[in-house]
Amino acid sequence: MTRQPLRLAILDATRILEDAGVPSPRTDAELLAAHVVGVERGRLGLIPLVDPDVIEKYRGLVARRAERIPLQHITGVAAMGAIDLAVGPGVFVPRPETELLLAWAIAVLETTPTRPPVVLDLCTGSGALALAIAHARPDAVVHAVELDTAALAWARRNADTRAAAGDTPIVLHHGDVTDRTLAPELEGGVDLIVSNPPYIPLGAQLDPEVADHDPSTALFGGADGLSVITPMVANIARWLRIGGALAIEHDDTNGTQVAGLLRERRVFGEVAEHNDLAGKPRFVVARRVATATEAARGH
Ligand SMILES: C[S@@+](CC[C@H](N)C(=O)[O-])C[C@H]1O[C@@H](n2cnc3c(N)ncnc32)[C@H](O)[C@@H]1O
Repeated sequence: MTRQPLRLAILDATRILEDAGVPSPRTDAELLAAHVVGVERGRLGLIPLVDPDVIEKYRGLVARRAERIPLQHITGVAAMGAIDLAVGPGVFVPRPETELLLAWAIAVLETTPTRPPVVLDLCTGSGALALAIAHARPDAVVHAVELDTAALAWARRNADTRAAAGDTPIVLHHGDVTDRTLAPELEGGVDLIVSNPPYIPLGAQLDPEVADHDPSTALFGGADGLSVITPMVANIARWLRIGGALAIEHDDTNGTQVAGLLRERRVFGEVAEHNDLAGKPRFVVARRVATATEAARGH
């Protein structure tokens, strides 16, 4: 049994993935190799030779990636902040685009005076934002809402894994974030709301990894990308404590519209638009402010 050079297998894989149109062939070839060998990507250089059965397994995974199956469905893992989430068919793969929203949310909690701070993640999918926040802030009470039962099952699985690892358990709700009767117990009591809802306008051109593998309920927000965001904003006003903060991720074509939806309601102030790691308009933040009537009542 002759051991074989891993470096050559990675070069072959890069070429195969490039020919298949995978956007980041070298990165994916290395990440799949790291997955098969069981090391961090940066440590691949320490493994010059591997057994033939490892090469065979690696080629199998590369062939699946060449079919444009998402890398994270093959490895079974996606990252958000400091945690890993289990992902696969039936749930949206968390994206790096959401990392700056997460960082903003964790920074907001640093200045939130309420103890314990109450956080709500709307459209939680795998539980990515809720669980990353619960990991960063063990003192927070974190709620998360998801409509789709398949996605909710992934969120439950990830929540159980994180709780077993010692994170504070989160509270999962099965429901529709546009439902005006959802979670009445949270009304006026939430310090921070985060949401990465479905927001792609119908008809947008998508890579096969997205179009064929992310659930369509996770992707599309009607013709304008705002069909979930618009009614969700009314609920956010209901749940947020006065002074509480919110962040909503959106399509890169919709920053002005989402900011406008918030600015047109008297209950929101400090509306600001933020870009993602790629410099594209990606999320809007705001605070729940007291209306004149609420201020007169001493809120
Ligand atoms: C873009 S994915 C984001 C998932 C997760 N927040 C993340 O960043 O990885 C949107 C999620 O919202 C869920 N969803 C869609 N419409 C919803 C609704 N009306 N109420 C609650 N969840 C909804 C989808 O099932 C999907 O899991």
